[in-house]
Amino acid sequence: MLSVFPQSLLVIGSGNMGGAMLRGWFAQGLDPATVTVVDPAPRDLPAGVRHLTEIDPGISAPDWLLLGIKPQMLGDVAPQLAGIDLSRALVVSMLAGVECAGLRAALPHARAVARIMPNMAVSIGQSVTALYADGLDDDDRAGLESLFGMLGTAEWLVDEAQMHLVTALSGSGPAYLFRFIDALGKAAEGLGMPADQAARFAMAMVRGSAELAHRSDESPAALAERVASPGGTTRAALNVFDADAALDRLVAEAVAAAAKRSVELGQ
Ligand SMILES: NC(=O)C1=CN([C@@H]2O[C@H](COP(=O)(O)OP(=O)(O)OC[C@H]3O[C@@H](n4cnc5c(N)ncnc54)[C@H](OP(=O)(O)O)[C@@H]3O)[C@@H](O)[C@H]2O)C=CC1
Ligand SMILES: O=C(O)[C@@H]1CCC=N1
Repeated sequence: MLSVFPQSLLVIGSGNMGGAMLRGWFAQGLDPATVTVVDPAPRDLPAGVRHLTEIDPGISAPDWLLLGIKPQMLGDVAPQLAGIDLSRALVVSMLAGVECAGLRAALPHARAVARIMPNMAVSIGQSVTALYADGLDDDDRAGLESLFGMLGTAEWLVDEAQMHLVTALSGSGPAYLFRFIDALGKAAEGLGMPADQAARFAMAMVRGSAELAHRSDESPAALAERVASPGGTTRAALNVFDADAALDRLVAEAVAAAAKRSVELGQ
């Protein structure tokens, strides 16, 4: 069977996100012998992966270069990559905020560049990953779709500026939901429920509700109305969310702050 994986993959930065992505691909059959990881202290690399703690000029020309460092590190790392043959390489960057033009300027010897914005659910194959590139050939586009389709769903953006918004929505989004689950548990605990039981109920409720919303033909807003019996408990709570559009305003402010930070990280 023809492999959809690149024949040689160089990963620079295998932390929370790069590491989760690699684990997902290894589980789907990526051959460790085709992978070189540069990271001071990566976790859970399978046997057979070539591991380097820093960029070595002896690294051979990769087909894919996956950038998994923090955006703030690009200025340090790019000059170290100047001696690596990237004439065959598609550079795939997960760096928040850094545009294709910035990647091309930092790595002018790379064959092509593309951007992705995944989220932490890559580790269970349920990320939604945004893809963006300009002027990429069909083979590269198909390769990106295949590899990120394996980790959940993958969808192209047509306007690079939308990457900031996707980052603020689905890239950072898992953290918003984790905090909401935490706040729910704490609220019930504050009202007298045992902490561990409150946390368990909050988690189970969110899991079931997310799956229900996913499977439903109705919008999340419509489903909320179905939970709220007239004059009942849910309405009492939703009235708190809705007073002065408090929840909508808070979430809009948070998402705008994340998008603004994404713009800043690219500068
Ligand atoms: N976390 C997330 O949910 C998401 C992250 N991203 C993007 O992924 C990227 C990484 O984020 P995240 O995984 O959270 O961050 P991490 O800090 O967990 O990962 C970055 C990794 O790069 C390593 N590193 C630092 N310097 C170098 C270097 N010179 N050469 C090689 N490796 C190096 C770090 O090692 P050390 O810790 O020892 O410094 C670390 O293991 C960012 O650009 C972010 O925008 C995108 C979407 C979601
Ligand atoms: O917080 C960050 O900057 C990265 C990008 C999206 C999620 N984590």
